[in-house]
Amino acid sequence: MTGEFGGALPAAVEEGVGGFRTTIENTTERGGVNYGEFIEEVRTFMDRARAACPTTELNDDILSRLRAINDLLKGVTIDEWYAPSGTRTDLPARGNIMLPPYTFLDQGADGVVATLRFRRFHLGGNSAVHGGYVGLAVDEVMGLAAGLARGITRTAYLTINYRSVTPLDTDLELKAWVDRTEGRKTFLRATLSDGDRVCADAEALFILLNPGQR
Ligand SMILES: CCCCCCCCCCCC(=O)SCCNC(=O)CCNC(=O)[C@H](O)C(C)(C)COP(=O)(O)OP(=O)(O)OC[C@H]1O[C@@H](n2cnc3c(N)ncnc32)[C@H](O)[C@@H]1OP(=O)(O)O
Repeated sequence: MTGEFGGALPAAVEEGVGGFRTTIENTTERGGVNYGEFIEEVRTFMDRARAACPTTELNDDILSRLRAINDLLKGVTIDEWYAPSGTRTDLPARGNIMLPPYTFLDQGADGVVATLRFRRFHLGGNSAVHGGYVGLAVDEVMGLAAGLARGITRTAYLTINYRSVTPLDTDLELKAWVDRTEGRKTFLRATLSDGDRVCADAEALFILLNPGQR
C-alpha cells in the first residue's frame, strides 16, 4: 500500500488475522474523555465547510490554522485497529466522522434499531441527503446487525431502493434485521424511515469471514 496511512494493513496481515479482524478491541477511553466532543467539532467543521463561502482572507486564515492542526494530528497517527475513530463504541457512530451520528435504540442477534441524523455535510442536492451517504449508513448498520448475529462479515451485495427523499437535520429510524442464513451467508433487510414515511429500504448479503481472511 502507498500513502501516509498505508502501513496499517500489512502489519495486520503479518499477524495472520487478516485485514478485517475477527475480534476488534472496542474502546471507550482512547482519545480521552473529551474525544467525543472533538469528533463532534470535526463534524460541525465539515458541515460549515460545506455551507460556507469564505472571503479570500478568511479562507487563507483558516487554511493556515488547519495546516497547523493537521501537523498536530500527524504526530499522533496510529493504525486503524487502535485509532479511537471507529472503535469508540460509547460514541455515536463509533466516533467515525464520515457516518451520520447514530445511536442504537435496540440491538440483538435478530436485528438492530438505530436513530440517526444526516446533516449539511451529507447534502446531495435540493435539501436531500446524498444517496451514497444513505448507502453508507445502511451498510454500516446492516453490517453491525450481521456482526451481532454471526461475527465479522463483509458485504457481498447491497441493494437500496430510494422510496422518498431523505431529509437533512431530521431524526430518522434505521432498522436492520436478519432475514435468513445459509452457511456463511446472512441475508438481511433494512428500512430507513422519517416517522411513518419510508425513505429507503434495502436487502443485502453479508459473508462471514473465514479465520485469517482479509
Ligand atoms: C467496533 C467495531 C465494529 C466493526 C463493525 C463494522 C461494521 C461496518 C460494516 C461494513 C461492511 C462493509 O462495508 S465490508 C466492505 C465492502 N465489501 C467488500 O469489500 C467485500 C469484497 N468481496 C469479498 O471480499 C468477497 O467477495 C467476499 C468476502 C464477500 C466473499 O468471498 P469468499 O469469502 O471467497 O466467499 P465465496 O466463496 O466467494 O462466497 C461465499 C458464498 O456467498 C456467495 N456469494 C458471494 N458473493 C455473492 C454475491 N455478490 N451475490 C450472491 N452470492 C454471493 C457465493 O456464491 C458462495 O455461495 P455458496 O457457493 O456457498 O452457496
